[in-house]
Amino acid sequence: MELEMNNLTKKFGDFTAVKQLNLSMTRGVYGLLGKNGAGKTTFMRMLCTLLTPTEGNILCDGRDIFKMEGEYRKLLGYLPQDFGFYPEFTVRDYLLYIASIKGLPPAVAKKRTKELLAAVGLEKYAGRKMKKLSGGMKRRAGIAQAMMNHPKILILDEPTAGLDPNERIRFRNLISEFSEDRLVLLSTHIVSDVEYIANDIWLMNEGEIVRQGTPKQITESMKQKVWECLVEKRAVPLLARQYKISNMKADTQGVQVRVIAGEKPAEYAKEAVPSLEDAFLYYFGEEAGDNHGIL
Ligand SMILES: Nc1ncnc2c1ncn2[C@@H]1O[C@H](COP(=O)(O)OP(=O)(O)OP(=O)(O)O)[C@@H](O)[C@H]1O
Repeated sequence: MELEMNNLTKKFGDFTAVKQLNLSMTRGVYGLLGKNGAGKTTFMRMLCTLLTPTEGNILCDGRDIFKMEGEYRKLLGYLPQDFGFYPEFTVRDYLLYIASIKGLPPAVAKKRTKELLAAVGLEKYAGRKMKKLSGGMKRRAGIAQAMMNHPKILILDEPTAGLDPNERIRFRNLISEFSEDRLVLLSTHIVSDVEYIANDIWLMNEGEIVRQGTPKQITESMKQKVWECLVEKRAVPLLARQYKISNMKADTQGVQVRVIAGEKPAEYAKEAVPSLEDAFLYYFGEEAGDNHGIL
């Protein structure tokens, strides 16, 4: 299975939210990372045929997805950012209802619902009404409904919003297992969500993919851009005016500062091993000199 995007563009009036994307996806996990407003949701909604592109196309094994209609939707599972749920339904009934919409026979629906409740850790809450779930639990019910029909293409818009650290780990394991022979695209602004499970990471900014690669390739592209140095506390504001600061830690001898810079920021600075978090800051962080640049 291959999804291919050619010159994919979406405009809202004069504003271009997604700009001429040329990408392809096969199997595995693709992590779409970007700040608020980067164009992630717009891009994903086009992939789910909920928005029509202004220009360009999306092909599934060579066929235009907008012409495949029901056939494409059978392949697809989608968790929207704000998914509509049925407040008076119990979690179990909600999932059974989704199963019926997706055409699963009742016995299969029952079995699949049970499996999914266990997979997302909602077994204990199966009888609880959707409106009584916490934000993270609703998200987990949303992930379960998206996986109901064993979709070949799974698109998850910010699946980890509201999940606690244990749930994030559970989610990562679930997706890793699920993606073995499928295609999963997930958007997030949390680097650690994709650092370990994504085969390919796409960094999106202002409607464009500004960098694409495996986590290793992306961190390797940060060589000689991440530095650490110990400075006196009073030297920190000057450093922050000149460079992006990714981390600071005060100790008795001063402040240990992690700096993102294309040049050695100080004579005594040492090159540090770059992380994906550093890359995120390099591409999306506030400019040096902006107060928000000091994390
Ligand atoms: N229907 C619309 N009409 C006009 N502008 C829109 C519309 N939908 C999205 N936009 C604009 O397109 C840009 C991209 O929005 P989008 O929701 O795709 O970003 P995002 O990366 O998903 O952001 P977030 O992480 O906040 O969800 C934003 O500037 C947004 O205001």
